[in-house]
Amino acid sequence: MLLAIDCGNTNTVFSIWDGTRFLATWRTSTEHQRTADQYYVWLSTLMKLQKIEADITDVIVSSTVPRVVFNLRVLADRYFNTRPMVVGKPDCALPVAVRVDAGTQVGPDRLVNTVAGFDLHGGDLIVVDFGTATTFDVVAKDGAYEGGVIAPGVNLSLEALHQAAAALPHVDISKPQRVVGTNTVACMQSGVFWGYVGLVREICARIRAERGTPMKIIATGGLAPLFQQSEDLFDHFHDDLTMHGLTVIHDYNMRTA
Ligand SMILES: Nc1ncnc2c1ncn2[C@@H]1O[C@H](COP(=O)(O)OP(=O)(O)O)[C@@H](O)[C@H]1O
Ligand SMILES: CC(C)(COP(=O)(O)O)[C@@H](O)C(=O)NCCC(=O)O
Ligand SMILES: [K+]
Repeated sequence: MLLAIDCGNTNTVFSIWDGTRFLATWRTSTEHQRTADQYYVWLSTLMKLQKIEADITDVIVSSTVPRVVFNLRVLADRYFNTRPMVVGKPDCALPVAVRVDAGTQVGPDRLVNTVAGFDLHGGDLIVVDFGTATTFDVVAKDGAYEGGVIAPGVNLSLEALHQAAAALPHVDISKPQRVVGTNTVACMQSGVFWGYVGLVREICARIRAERGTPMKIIATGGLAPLFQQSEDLFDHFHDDLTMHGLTVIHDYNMRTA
């Protein structure tokens, strides 16, 4: 079975894939100090608790934080006796082309999202991922990654207000009832929520205009459903888009090896 690991700047997600479905998915905070032994204690405890009897033979990793990859490699080697595939490394092939400026290190999560979006919906897509940063990935007709947009994440924007202004509290995002806030928290939520609705609409409209072609908008990330609620921003939402992409890339490498 395959252990797929998606490490973002905030959270790291582990999923076990049996070839047809995910048996379980667990989430931990991303900390580069965490050792292979710590990962294994955490993972094996959860597997026992949920009575998951998985014989893990393969590991694939996508990490936006380069420093955590070392310990994840040790985890794969020491506890699963396998060399992990690491997205973005030369020995991990991608089923799609990457057409960006020479020397650009595209975030592996964006490449994985591109592969997943193309597998599920074909080409001409904009994939929006609401992570630490909000990324827009442009997927060409043939599935190639052709660049995109990076914007500050929703929680990062709220946190930046709190950090920089003495009188602004820590606030969680939610959809405000009204645009005009009558207290500080409501004002901040309004700025970020409606500002974000505008950001997503404007960026997608401009991408479509720049490329002169209709493009489907695919969304992923924990905060996407909040924006989808009443605003018609996306054509499709997939909770596990990145995980799906990791299974496709793993499969591709097994078949072409
Ligand atoms: N379902 C959710 N509801 C509210 N906040 C969420 C949810 N899922 C993730 N978040 C928050 O969204 C931000 C991005 O999280 P995540 O998508 O895990 O980022 P990354 O992939 O960059 O690690 C974090 O601040 C996280 O706490
Ligand atoms: C843009 C990102 C920080 C998003 O990371 P995330 O929010 O998933 O943690 C990551 O994809 C990254 O570090 N990219 C490198 C630069 C690039 O993609 O062009
Ligand atoms: K992500």
